[in-house]
Amino acid sequence: MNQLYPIFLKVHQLNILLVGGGNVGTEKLEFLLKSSPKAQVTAVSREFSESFISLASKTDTVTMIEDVYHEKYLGAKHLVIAATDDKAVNKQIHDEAKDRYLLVNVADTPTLCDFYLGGIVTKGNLKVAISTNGKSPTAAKRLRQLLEEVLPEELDELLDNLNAYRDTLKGDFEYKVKAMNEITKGLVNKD
Ligand SMILES: C[C@@]1(CC(=O)O)c2cc3[nH]c(cc4nc(cc5[nH]c(cc(n2)[C@H]1CCC(=O)O)[C@@](C)(CC(=O)O)[C@@H]5CCC(=O)O)C(CC(=O)O)=C4CCC(=O)O)c(CCC(=O)O)c3CC(=O)O
Ligand SMILES: NC(=O)C1=CN([C@@H]2O[C@H](COP(=O)(O)OP(=O)(O)OC[C@H]3O[C@@H](n4cnc5c(N)ncnc54)[C@H](O)[C@@H]3O)[C@@H](O)[C@H]2O)C=CC1
Repeated sequence: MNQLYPIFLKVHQLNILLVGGGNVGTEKLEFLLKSSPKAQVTAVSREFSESFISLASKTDTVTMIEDVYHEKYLGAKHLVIAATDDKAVNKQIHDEAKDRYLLVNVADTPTLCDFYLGGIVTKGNLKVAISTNGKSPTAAKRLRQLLEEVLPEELDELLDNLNAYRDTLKGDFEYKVKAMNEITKGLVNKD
């Protein structure tokens, strides 16, 4: 059983440290920005690949620092992602982040992760996150692609309409719960 608890982070108001600007660093940044274009990211790497630089340069919320990792970069950060190709450095980042009670992801070592990055589907206001408990990231990718295709674009319109209806409801909490459940019945009714 997958015991991970998903939360939806407002990464535009959290500071993320990403260490390592190679293939994996680029992939992590790409999915982060795809879902959260204004994610606040400080990227530290001995060197950055061309694709990392071109991706990071597209937004002003990503800062690149060409340097080897140092503990000082953990200052004023909420989340840390270690994506260097040096296992010892990744472990050091993990240990120093844990000393500060920061949440840390070590891309190449699931056992050193406090959280995993998941497959993510966004349709306007709707967001679905997928995890395979680290068993098969590729399966998470395929499921993401499948859901991106089958979830209709109209879902966002539906959410807007439901929100407008919700705002018209006058009455106590119990009344609102009843009304919202009634009007959304058709979403799960198979007949
Ligand atoms: C545990 C986790 C930790 C974390 O990184 O957060 C992790 C770990 C590892 N990934 C590895 C490999 C690959 N990862 C991908 C792709 C993705 N990986 C993602 C998440 C996660 N990857 C977390 C678990 C999520 C879950 O619970 O399911 C996704 C969903 C999200 C994202 O990256 O943002 C994103 C798809 C996004 C999308 O398309 O929607 C591909 C496929 C591809 O790139 O096409 C491959 C190559 C094929 C293969 O190996 O499967 C390796 C082996 C490295 C090696 O061999 O050295 C490890 C390490 C290990 O497992 O030991
Ligand atoms: N979680 C995932 O989705 C995946 C994880 N991996 C693993 O991730 C690791 C990284 O792989 P790649 O990105 O392909 O390697 P890469 O060689 O493309 O990138 C590594 C980056 O780390 C930087 N770096 C190395 N030492 C550093 C230090 N001390 N301080 C700061 N930056 C430093 C390098 O300059 C380089 O930019 C590998 O261990 C690989 O097995 C690989 C594929 C997928």
